[in-house]
Amino acid sequence: METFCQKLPKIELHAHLNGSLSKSTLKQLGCSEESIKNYQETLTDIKQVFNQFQVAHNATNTLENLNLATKCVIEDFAKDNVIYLELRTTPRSEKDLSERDYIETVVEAIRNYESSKIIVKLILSLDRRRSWKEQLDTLDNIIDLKQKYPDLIKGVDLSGDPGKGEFFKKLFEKARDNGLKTAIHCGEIKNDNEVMDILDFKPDRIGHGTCLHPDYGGSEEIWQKYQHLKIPIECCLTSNVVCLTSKSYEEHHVKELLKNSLPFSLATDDKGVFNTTLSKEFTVLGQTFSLSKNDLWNISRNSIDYSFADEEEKGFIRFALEQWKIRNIENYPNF
Ligand SMILES: CNc1ncnc2c1ncn2[C@@H]1O[C@H](COP(=O)(O)O)[C@@H](O)[C@H]1O
Ligand SMILES: [Zn+2]
Repeated sequence: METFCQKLPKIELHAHLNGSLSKSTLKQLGCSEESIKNYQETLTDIKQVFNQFQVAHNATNTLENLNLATKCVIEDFAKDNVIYLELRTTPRSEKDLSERDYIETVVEAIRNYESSKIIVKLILSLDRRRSWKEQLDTLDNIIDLKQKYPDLIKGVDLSGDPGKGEFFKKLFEKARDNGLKTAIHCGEIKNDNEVMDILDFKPDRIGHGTCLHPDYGGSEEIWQKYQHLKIPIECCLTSNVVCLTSKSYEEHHVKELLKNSLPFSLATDDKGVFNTTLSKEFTVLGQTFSLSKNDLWNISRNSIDYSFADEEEKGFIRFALEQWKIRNIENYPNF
């Protein structure tokens, strides 16, 4: 199963740049042994996880390091046979780095990575902990730079500590009105009013969607509404289990999505912090819920339908997966 999941061409739709830095990348960026050591070792719950991102942020606070970090993360995903990656990151200003410089540096790093092995798109994040004005200023930068890089800047995310700040619907309506897709962290922790507000907005995708079903901290009303909307969910199994927002893999809410044939993709969220890979996420899902190799291939193939790629790119990725299946059906019994 592990080899199959590693070789399987995969689509990653929920990966935060600074949470995806591997230990070797942090070392290349000049991080101290001490800070690298506790990067993955001291995770107790979602609060502790949010402390870890500062390690990565300290390492990517210059143009050069941000450029190198972006290339290393793309390389990591390409080596894991991810053939389509929507990388997301929160524009931030540093000493000698404006938010616009931040965005353009990540865009240029993606452009310079040009490779036939992987297609990379960019989603830019609004941090929910920031004020309305700060998020609006960031959104205006994103809208402006989307005009300059329409092939790369595809969407806006809402992320940040789900226990702080809020979802400003008007900002995401403005993003949508300006041609940006929306992928919103929703129901990562219990927050029924906000979840209903986000579902009313109908984002293109939902991140986590942990607390939707009544058995997982949601409510009957939310679950009914969600089942009607069928918004694809980016499922981050290891992230949820490490953050304790899911009790275990066996009791992960993805069980309800599988049971009700609801649309979802598998994602790593922060492969560096959670010491995982997309291949591992597929392996865990397959082993935990006794899925066949064909089930896993279908999950990967369907993910491109939920992506922000254009129709031609989607066709290319579907073809690549179909061809891989034809070439490999003999190599794996009961594929
Ligand atoms: C674990 N669950 C999560 N829930 C919500 N937001 C998260 C997250 N994991 C990461 N982020 C968001 O991504 C940022 C780091 O990458 P970038 O600096 O944007 O590249 C974190 O600061 C947080 O805002
Ligand atoms: Zn996330």
